[in-house]
Amino acid sequence: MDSSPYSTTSEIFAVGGEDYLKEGHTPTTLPERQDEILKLRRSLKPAARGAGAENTFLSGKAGQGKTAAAKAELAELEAFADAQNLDLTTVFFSCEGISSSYTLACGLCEELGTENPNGHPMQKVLDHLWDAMNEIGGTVIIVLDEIDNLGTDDKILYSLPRARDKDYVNDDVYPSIIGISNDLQWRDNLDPAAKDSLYDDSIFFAPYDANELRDILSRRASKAFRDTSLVYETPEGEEFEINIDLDDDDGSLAKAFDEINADRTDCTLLRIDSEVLSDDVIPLCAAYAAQDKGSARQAIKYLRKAAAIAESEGDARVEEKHVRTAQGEAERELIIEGMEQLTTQGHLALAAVTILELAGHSGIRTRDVYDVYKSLSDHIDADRLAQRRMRDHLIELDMLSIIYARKSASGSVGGEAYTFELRVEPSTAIEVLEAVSRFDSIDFNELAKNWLNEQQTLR
Ligand SMILES: Nc1ncnc2c1ncn2[C@@H]1O[C@H](COP(=O)(O)OP(=O)(O)OP(=O)(O)O)[C@@H](O)[C@H]1O
Repeated sequence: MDSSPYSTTSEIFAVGGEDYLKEGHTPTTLPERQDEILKLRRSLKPAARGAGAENTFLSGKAGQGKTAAAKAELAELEAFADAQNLDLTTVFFSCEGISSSYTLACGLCEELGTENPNGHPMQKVLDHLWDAMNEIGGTVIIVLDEIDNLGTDDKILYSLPRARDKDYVNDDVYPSIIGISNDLQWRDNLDPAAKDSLYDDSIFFAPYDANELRDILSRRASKAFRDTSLVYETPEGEEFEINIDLDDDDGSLAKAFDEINADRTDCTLLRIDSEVLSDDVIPLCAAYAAQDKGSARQAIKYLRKAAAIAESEGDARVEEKHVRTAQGEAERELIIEGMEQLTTQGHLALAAVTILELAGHSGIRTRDVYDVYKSLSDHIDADRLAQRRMRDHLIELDMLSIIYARKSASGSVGGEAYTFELRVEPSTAIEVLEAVSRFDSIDFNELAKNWLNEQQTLR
């Protein structure tokens, strides 16, 4: 068994620590979001008094802790409701893949513990939903994560918050919605009536800066890694160290503060001391993520990947070089994801550039891409766009960081001239394109060879 590449132990990760760097882990406190959480608390307070919470909209880009903040604060409210015997129900519902009020209403019925009324007319489905709420009674807070998936089909967003006023539900039922969205424009495009009824309060989550990301990563790292502790300072200037032992507790920092009788909100995180992370690892992960989108998810991903790379290379410490490799890999994954989501025309433009690169062509111009694009679009029987419109797709590929589009110095009459270059290896682009069913019959190497032969014949 000694020769196995697998091991039951790790020199880097604490036992059970890796979970703290995974998406599934929900933090109980988010000090960087104290202001946003206080605003949310204000919206939820009426629920603690047995009435309805305010309808609230949480917005901000991906990875800003909107979902985590909502979960943490609702858990707090639920604990209070339990202790006070309040009639309160919270439902957390992800709208991923849900593009209509109808599907959402069906999903909510199921979530509220009744049968899914799928197949019935919309009115019947809504009646089902009101019945389900009447059955439950009391305050019902429905959190709709990724609410923008609904697009403009906002019927339910109009009806649900008004269900009480309109007597759809009994007098003892107080429904409200907390909507969460990454799409800052979505709300503006809603019907004004739905917009008005949905949002009493709106809370914006601005991107994290490098210091905030460093603190978030440090807290996660103190649980995820071996021999890693946090050093805090009290308002009186006294330093103290916190060691989380996952064998002994649930990884919550609150317990550690309780034990030394300190109020966490008064203390400042000074640094992290670690035997397995070199000093620059966390600042570098934080800086990379802050430069890009300021996303905590992205920062955590860099740290997780860097540690996994160090581990797989047999290193006992995570170093700057591992973070750099992790960042490169993560960026490549993002590019691949962007490629997969392109339209057919985007795929055609990408395929044309790929074939030219495969043939060793450098300084690829729009005209060259268009020649290959034309034969490819005929080959897969797709609409053939005019050269200018195809160029727009190339520029979009540049905006998605899939290719580089450089304005060429030569310029041209009647518009700007560009040269194009892939940002990934041609083999990576081919792998993505070959998985697109319309491109099944395309042999990229063969086409590249043909193109090369043609050029040689023309010379
Ligand atoms: N202040 C924070 N402290 C600790 N972890 C955080 C913090 N903010 C975000 N995270 C973590 O970052 C990841 C992304 O956060 P979250 O899912 O809440 O983002 P979001 O704003 O809802 O974005 P999305 O809409 O893309 O899900 C999660 O793993 C979350 O636990």
